Amino acid sequence: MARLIGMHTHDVRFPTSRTLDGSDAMNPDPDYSAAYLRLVTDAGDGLEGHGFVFTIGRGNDVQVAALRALEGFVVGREVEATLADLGGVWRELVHDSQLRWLGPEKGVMHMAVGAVVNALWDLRAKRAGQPLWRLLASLSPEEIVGLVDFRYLSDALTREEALEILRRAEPGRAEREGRLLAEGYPAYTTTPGWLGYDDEKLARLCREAVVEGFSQIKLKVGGDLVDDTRRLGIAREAVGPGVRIAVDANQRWDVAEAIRWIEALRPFDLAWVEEPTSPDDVLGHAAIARAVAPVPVATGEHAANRVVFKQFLQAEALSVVQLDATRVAGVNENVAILLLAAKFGVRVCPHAGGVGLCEAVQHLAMFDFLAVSGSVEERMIEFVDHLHEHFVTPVDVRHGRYHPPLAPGAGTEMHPQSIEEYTQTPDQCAAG
Ligand SMILES: C[C@H](O)[C@@H](O)[C@@H](O)[C@H](O)C(=O)O
Repeated sequence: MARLIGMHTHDVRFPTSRTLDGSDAMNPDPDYSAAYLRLVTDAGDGLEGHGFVFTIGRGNDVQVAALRALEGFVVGREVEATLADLGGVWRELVHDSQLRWLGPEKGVMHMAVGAVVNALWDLRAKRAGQPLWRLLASLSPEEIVGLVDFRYLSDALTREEALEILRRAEPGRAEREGRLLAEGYPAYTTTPGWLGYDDEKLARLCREAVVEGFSQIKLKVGGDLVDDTRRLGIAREAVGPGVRIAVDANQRWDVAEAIRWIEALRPFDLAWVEEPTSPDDVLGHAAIARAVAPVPVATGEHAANRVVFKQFLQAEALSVVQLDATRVAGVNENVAILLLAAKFGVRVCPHAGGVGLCEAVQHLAMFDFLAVSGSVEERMIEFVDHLHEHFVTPVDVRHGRYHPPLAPGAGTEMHPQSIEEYTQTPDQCAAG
């Protein structure tokens, strides 16, 4: 009977100078980092489960400490039984009567649980010899709802309604898988849009995005309105009228300011405005959404859990759900969020600007297409072109589309050399 015998954590940081990224209005020096974990078993098959939380710089210390606090939950467990009941394991971790005091269901502890849950899914998918998207899509509707905790959701989504959504998507799954394999899943790119880039680089990267086949780009805004207006003008001219341009304020504004700023940028035909204000402010987003309609409001990369998504949907405060692979409590909670979005008929365009987020989140979007919404209409996964080389299964983005990974696992595994080279020692961390 194989057991989980080790949970190893690593403080992995890529200095800004090593990325191709620039800054956004709230994160001028993004030292992209990962609080990373490896689950080791004594099964003798050499397979490990890998998971991580995307953080920035100093924040990684805190996140790594939270991961370490979960070691006792994992080590010693029987592998088969644990992986066969990931719904039960999720509930046990999320509702732990002592750790939930640090949330509940939000912040570093919740994200640490997410990393453990994702690592367990990575291990389960590797043992099944399947990429995660296909493993999830092969589960029956009953097995899928068994992964979801409907506590606090049932006023908006019941287990029966979720089953109905999943059953409705059953016919045509095989045909959709064929399409996914042949055509890939649509992507948009944030690569041109960072605030740190000069006008010449912005224009060049916009033109390159069009050549590479993207039909939507995203620009960071919110630093200075004069700059934003000039940069949007440059971008619009470079991409032409046929390519959509979304803007992302990374939580920069208060509600009234957001409305004024978006009004000023409206002539550029915005595909959406993202994170206009605090990610916790459901009613503020609803006010912004009403005022700037028909410009869609997008958010979710900092939404703490499924309950927050439920409220955003109930309040009609967003029209694009931007779930993130490592913000909430892992695959299970993201399945709940996909089901909520399907219930409310709102499109999902996952967030992926960070380390390894593209690699991880594509599995959820592809699963959604096969087994939940059954649609890629107006849906896109974010793409940012950096740090993919550190992952064992880097994303395959061509002609503006993600081509599905076929390697077993959840896409979360970093190369051992990258872990070793970029893991910080406590001395390096203290030196800053
Ligand atoms: C610091 C990060 O790159 C963020 O700017 C990024 O996640 C961003 O919000 C995005 O939407 O990609």
